[in-house]
Amino acid sequence: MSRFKAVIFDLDGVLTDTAHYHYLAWKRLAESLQLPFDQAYNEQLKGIDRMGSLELILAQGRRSYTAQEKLALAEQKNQHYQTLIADMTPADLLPGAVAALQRVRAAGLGIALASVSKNAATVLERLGITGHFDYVVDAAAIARGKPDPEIFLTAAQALGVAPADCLGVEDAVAGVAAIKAAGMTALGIGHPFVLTRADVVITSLADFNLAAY
Ligand SMILES: O=P(O)(O)OC[C@H]1O[C@@H](O)[C@H](O)[C@@H](O)[C@@H]1O
Repeated sequence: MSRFKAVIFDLDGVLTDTAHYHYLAWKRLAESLQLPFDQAYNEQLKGIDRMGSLELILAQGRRSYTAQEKLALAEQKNQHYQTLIADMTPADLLPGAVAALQRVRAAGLGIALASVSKNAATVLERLGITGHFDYVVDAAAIARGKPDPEIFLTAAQALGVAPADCLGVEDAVAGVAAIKAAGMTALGIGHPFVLTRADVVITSLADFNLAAY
């Protein structure tokens, strides 16, 4: 039994560890520009779309970049990222990810994916989990990225479920903020001292217990 009618999952860092690959790709780009970048700074980028993340990295330096230069840098980062995910397979699913999707389905709830990544569809295919979702809402379907609630509200609308009846699952501060701004319950994956606005925080989906939220 669950008090929810739908669960909306983030992808990167929740279902698979692509959050680490995004970090490595940004780090490589930042180093090529001689800009400081580390894990702590990367926390701010989690859940933020590609151009928004680039702006935050470039803000650490003094020089300004034209719109064309920014597009080229974002493309460079994406090439680093695509190299890192080239050999991804279902073995790259995080522990508990498929079991969580199966439990939500078995409980009769709707399931959506809400990821601002333009690579989301490719990653889902490589992981072999596309068929688990009723709807996939990605960067192409929204105008404003997280922490704006648009992506979660779009997913709830597609599922035909009121936001208050949705559980959102996120590993990023910006993602949890988007879930809360959408009026949903937020399940954080990570550390309570980072995901301070989440209603419940668990270490990984291996601890997912739908009836408890
Ligand atoms: O560059 P992509 O694949 O469109 O991804 C955009 C963003 O997607 C989010 O899901 C990640 O948390 C961010 O780290 C990433 O920057």
